Amino acid sequence: MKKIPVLEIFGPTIQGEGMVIGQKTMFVRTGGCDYRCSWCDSAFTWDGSQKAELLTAEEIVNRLRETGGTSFNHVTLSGGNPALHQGIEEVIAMLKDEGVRTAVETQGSIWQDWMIDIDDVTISPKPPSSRMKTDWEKLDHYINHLKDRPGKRTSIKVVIFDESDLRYAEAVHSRYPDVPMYLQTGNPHLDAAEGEWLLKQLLLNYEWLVNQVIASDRLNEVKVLPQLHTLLWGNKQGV
Ligand SMILES: C[S@@+](CC[C@H](N)C(=O)[O-])C[C@H]1O[C@@H](n2cnc3c(N)ncnc32)[C@H](O)[C@@H]1O
Ligand SMILES: Nc1nc2[nH]cc(C(=O)O)c2c(=O)[nH]1
Ligand code: SF4
Ligand SMILES: [Mg+2]
Repeated sequence: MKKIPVLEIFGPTIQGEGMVIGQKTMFVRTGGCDYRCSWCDSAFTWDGSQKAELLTAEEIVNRLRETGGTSFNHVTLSGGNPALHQGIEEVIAMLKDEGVRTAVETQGSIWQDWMIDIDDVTISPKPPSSRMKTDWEKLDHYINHLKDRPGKRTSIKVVIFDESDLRYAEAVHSRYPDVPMYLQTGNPHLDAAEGEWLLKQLLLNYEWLVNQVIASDRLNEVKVLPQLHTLLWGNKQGV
């Protein structure tokens, strides 16, 4: 069995973002990313500050059961970019055998055939504030492969920090009008302690984003969300 670098396994918690928001889920966070977003809230997956553990699919599933017992039916793969790794198809198949649904969070830069088997795929292309560049042809290919999967869901989620990010989101939405689109509050306060100050800032940012979407005639079908887990637990890791 192939080994997959795993940074952390945690849950059950709630999915705090996007299309699956509020869903009770476990998380498997893989190590390594092909991007370096300026505001990455999970930079510990790629900046060398934390070490990944190499685990087989069987070890990952065992660890999920040790951590979550029987209190989950849904597992979210995130990172880093989980799409850097082969061998994840074995994790998906083993979970499917146990009746557990799967989700993935990826930026849509690297294709893996196992994407097709994931129940809830969230593709999160990166706006200008991240300082990353979108390869539109690659993204077209990605989204075309995932669009029509009976019984499975695909969505796009763009994190918004400023007005140029909003213009980027409008362009993404116009390019893929049939794919459900979520806009998410950016959290610029990655070093802030949990508490009323952070909560207030995040809600103000959310209110700003809602008002921007209300004002845009190019964003009439999007859903606007905060990061629920940051509202509840601030910048804490593993929740
Ligand atoms: C940490 S990433 C891991 C998965 C994948 N690399 C990606 O970016 O989609 C998970 C999600 O968190 C979002 N995210 C990262 N940093 C954030 C921040 N500071 N504020 C809000 N969302 C953030 C990303 O845009 C992505 O949608
Ligand atoms: N509760 C919770 N929801 C999340 N949604 C996306 C996350 C991520 O870091 O990928 C995340 C996370 O780390 N925790
Ligand atoms: S693509 Fe995702 S994990 Fe990678 S740097 Fe950007 S936000 Fe972080
Ligand atoms: Mg996160």
